[in-house]
Amino acid sequence: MSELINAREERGADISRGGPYYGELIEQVRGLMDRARLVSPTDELALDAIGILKQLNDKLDAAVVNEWSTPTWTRFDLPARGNITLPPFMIDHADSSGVDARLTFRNYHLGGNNAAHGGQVAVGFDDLLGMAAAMHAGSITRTASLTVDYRSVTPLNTELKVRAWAERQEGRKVFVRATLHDGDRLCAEAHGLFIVLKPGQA
Ligand SMILES: CCCCCCCC/C=C\CCCCCCCC(=O)SCCNC(=O)CCNC(=O)[C@H](O)C(C)(C)COP(=O)(O)OP(=O)(O)OC[C@H]1O[C@@H](n2cnc3c(N)ncnc32)[C@H](O)[C@@H]1OP(=O)(O)O
Repeated sequence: MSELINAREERGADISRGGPYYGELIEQVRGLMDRARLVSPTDELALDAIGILKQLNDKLDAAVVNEWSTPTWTRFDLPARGNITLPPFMIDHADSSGVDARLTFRNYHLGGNNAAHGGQVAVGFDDLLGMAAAMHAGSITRTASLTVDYRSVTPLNTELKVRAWAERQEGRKVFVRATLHDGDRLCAEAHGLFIVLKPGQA
């Protein structure tokens, strides 16, 4: 974890970006997303919520910045760097040998029957494989190929373990693998190819 923060800080990353309340703000947004996934509102409640959310969105508009200035690139102290598009995870260990994380899918990530949506599982793998590839290569990478094998149902609201690591690197090609476990049970595994970007490559 500290190696990850050091690697980012060397590149100007700042874990105070967004301020001390940013993590709680994102947690409240996640709580909203969880409720929105399951809510069946009365007309009155829907109208009330729409009014409050419109007002809030107008307020937040004033603080919107470009993607490179957002805290979600730098806040390695927060679940999934505070990135609400990712299932929340905490990194326990990250270095060139791999990444260990604890990840929880929430109601927002529901596919059906109390299980995580397969696409959400892939989102989690993509980010953590990308991190493993970057830590291995010492450079930011981009997903060229990602394959997920769903081995058993992935539960919601349960802390799961992810392990992601680079198997080998050939030039700019980083071959990565990952597993997702609920206790001893393998929920899913993934393998992928991540490409180190060339200098200046968009
Ligand atoms: C100190 C360091 C820092 C450490 C700190 C780390 C902290 C990390 C923090 C936070 C982690 C965040 C992690 C986020 C992760 C998310 C990543 C995404 O979701 S990325 C979005 C989705 N992906 C795209 O949109 C790609 C779209 N595709 C492309 O842009 C290009 O196709 C690209 C870049 C992948 C490759 O294009 P080309 O032009 O650069 O290279 P070409 O020559 O085509 O390919 C290179 C080699 O790869 C093979 N290749 C390419 N694609 C392949 C494929 N699909 N299957 C098999 N081989 C493929 C080719 O055949 C070639 O191989 P041959 O060199 O000839 O051996």
